[in-house]
Amino acid sequence: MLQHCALRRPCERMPRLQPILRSFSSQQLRLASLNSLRASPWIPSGAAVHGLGFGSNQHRPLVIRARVAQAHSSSGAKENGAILPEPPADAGLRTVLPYVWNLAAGDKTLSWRLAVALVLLVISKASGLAGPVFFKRAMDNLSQAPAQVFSTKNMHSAVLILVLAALSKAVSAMLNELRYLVFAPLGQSTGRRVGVQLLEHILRLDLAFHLERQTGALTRILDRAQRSVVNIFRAVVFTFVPTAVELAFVCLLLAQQVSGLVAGIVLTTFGAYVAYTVVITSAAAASRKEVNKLENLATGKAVDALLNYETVVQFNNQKLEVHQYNELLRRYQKTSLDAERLSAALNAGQALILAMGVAAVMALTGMNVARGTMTIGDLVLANGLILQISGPLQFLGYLYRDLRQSLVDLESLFAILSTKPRLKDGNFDLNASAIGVKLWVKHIRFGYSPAREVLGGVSFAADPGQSIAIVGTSGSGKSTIVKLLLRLYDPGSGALYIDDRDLRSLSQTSLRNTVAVVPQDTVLFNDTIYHNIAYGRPEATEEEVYHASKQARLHDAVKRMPDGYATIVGERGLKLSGGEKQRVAIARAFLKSPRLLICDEATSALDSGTEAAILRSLKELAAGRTCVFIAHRLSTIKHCDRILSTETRIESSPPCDEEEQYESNQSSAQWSAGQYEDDVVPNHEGRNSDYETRNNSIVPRI
Ligand SMILES: Nc1ncnc2c1ncn2[C@@H]1O[C@H](COP(=O)(O)OP(=O)(O)OP(=O)(O)O)[C@@H](O)[C@H]1O
Repeated sequence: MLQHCALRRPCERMPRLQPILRSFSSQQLRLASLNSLRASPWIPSGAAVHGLGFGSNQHRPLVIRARVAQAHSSSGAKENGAILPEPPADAGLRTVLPYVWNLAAGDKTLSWRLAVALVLLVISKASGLAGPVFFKRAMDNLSQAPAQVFSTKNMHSAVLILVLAALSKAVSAMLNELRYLVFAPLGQSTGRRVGVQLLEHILRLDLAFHLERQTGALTRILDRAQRSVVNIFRAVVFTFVPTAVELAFVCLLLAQQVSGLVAGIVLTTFGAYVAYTVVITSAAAASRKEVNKLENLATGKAVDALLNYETVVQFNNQKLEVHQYNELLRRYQKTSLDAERLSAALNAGQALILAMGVAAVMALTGMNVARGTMTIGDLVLANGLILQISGPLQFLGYLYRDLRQSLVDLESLFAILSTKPRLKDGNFDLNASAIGVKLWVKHIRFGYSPAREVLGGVSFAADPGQSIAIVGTSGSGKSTIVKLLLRLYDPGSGALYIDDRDLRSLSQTSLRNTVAVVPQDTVLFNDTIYHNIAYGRPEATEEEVYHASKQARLHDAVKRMPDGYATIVGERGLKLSGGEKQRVAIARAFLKSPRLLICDEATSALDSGTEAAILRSLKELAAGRTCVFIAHRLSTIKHCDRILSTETRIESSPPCDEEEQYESNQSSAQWSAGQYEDDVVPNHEGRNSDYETRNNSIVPRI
């Protein structure tokens, strides 16, 4: 397939780059010959060069264009290892339970804790049920004929039974607490595990995912997910199953000791209670989803305003932010109230059903006592058992509602967990001990969306130890090249190679160990300066951290701070100056000692004095390593071996013709003649505020 491959010489239109071009010209302009181009690493291996042309006009810098038959490459990649239990497709109880169980199974204490907790549960329920049985005995003793009542033996036995009834209640309550103590670590560790694994998963997801998410909303999901998992575990293991077991015991006892009809009433009451709870709670689930959505939006808004505090204050937009937050809270409040109304209806209905059940049982046993077919003890037993079961029943209603909410909350968790990284990880590890890398970028085309191509066929190469400058107007795709080099995205076509390995075949860990970036805007952790520097290599010794700080010319500035290296840098490093932040980034890079160093306008925030100092640091850092410098300033790139421009894109370039070659030669000639004074890269239209092109020359704008 014949395609254009653009190799750009950017300097022709950059006035102050002229002296640099002179220094580069002997090496760089050699590329302008077809033969050297064929031999150039910029041309894909196996690709045939069919033609060559130069181009430059008002809108483009010099472009050396070759028609090549492009070579395609493929890469082997492996999936990121799954570290989470596979998230279920939906958040139903049947699918969620095995998931929660798998999460809990990671805790080695699961089996014994669960066994002990279940034994305690059975004993506590049994002793709880023993209370009403003891009361029945005591009542039956005490309700006998007066002469017998006052016999000392009877009295002693009745008192003993009453004491046992009270004790059984106390024992039941204590065992309950003990059971929670035994279980609590298990619930907490399951919640922690889901939190840790979710965060780990989120941090593995692509940049594209993070650009679409709001931090505030993510933190809410993270928080709810942990709570929900614990709730589900507790609800199922310690409420639903035990309550069902207890209910069965109660019904058996009632049928055996009181009457089958009473047991039937209790069962019917339970059935009505559960059915009503399920229906109302299902209706509440939809509003719960809406409540969650609005809560995420409101939290996201607040976090966004706080993160952008300075901008908010500078534009005096506090009221605007508060107003927007208030509007979201208002909607949240309204939807919450709808949910609360349903909740109140649920509570009231549950209480009514229980009361009707208790009244029916009491009325029936009361009539039977009056008729003499039942004893007072039977009535006390029936009452006691119903009270015994109504407590867990009420709790069960509450927990079921909580469970439904937890399931709704887990939907967001599962949606995130089922989001797979779009970039498949490779499995090849680069040699970590070499110093520089061989870099080879072959005709990459890329756009963040199909609607717009940002890079239209960029190629360049660097041998180990060489440096490349990438220049171009704002928005022309310089930082995008960095993102591709870090494999935050894959190119639409073409490929990037490090040490002759396609980036897609490399393990991301190895790639990111190989590369260090000194970014345009350094964002720091809200921790000490020491922590922020050591972040470049957390296992570094103190001496190494201080040494890196000295190499980055940061040490003296830190020493002058009252708290020195213990200085807290504030949210995103706001308490440090732009230059100090960039020096922290450079110190990190020194510490990391990368094979490939990328500086994305690393000195853009600095005055010329500080810039000179930092450039010296960068030069030392760059020694022996392969470097990519993105810069607007001449000072940053004048030491580079090659210069690449992203300024125009291939698809917008007309075919090479003689006129363009003439223009390019003119530009080169003017460049060599020392006419350009500024070091500002012209913008997309081929001009900057101070210069324009007239008669094939760049001249000061009038
Ligand atoms: N995540 C993204 N999604 C969509 N478009 C993006 C994204 N990131 C960057 N862009 C767009 O891609 C284009 C190139 O951006 P890039 O950051 O690479 O430019 P740049 O040359 O580094 O600019 P500058 O010199 O201003 O930093 C810009 O028009 C930008 O709006």
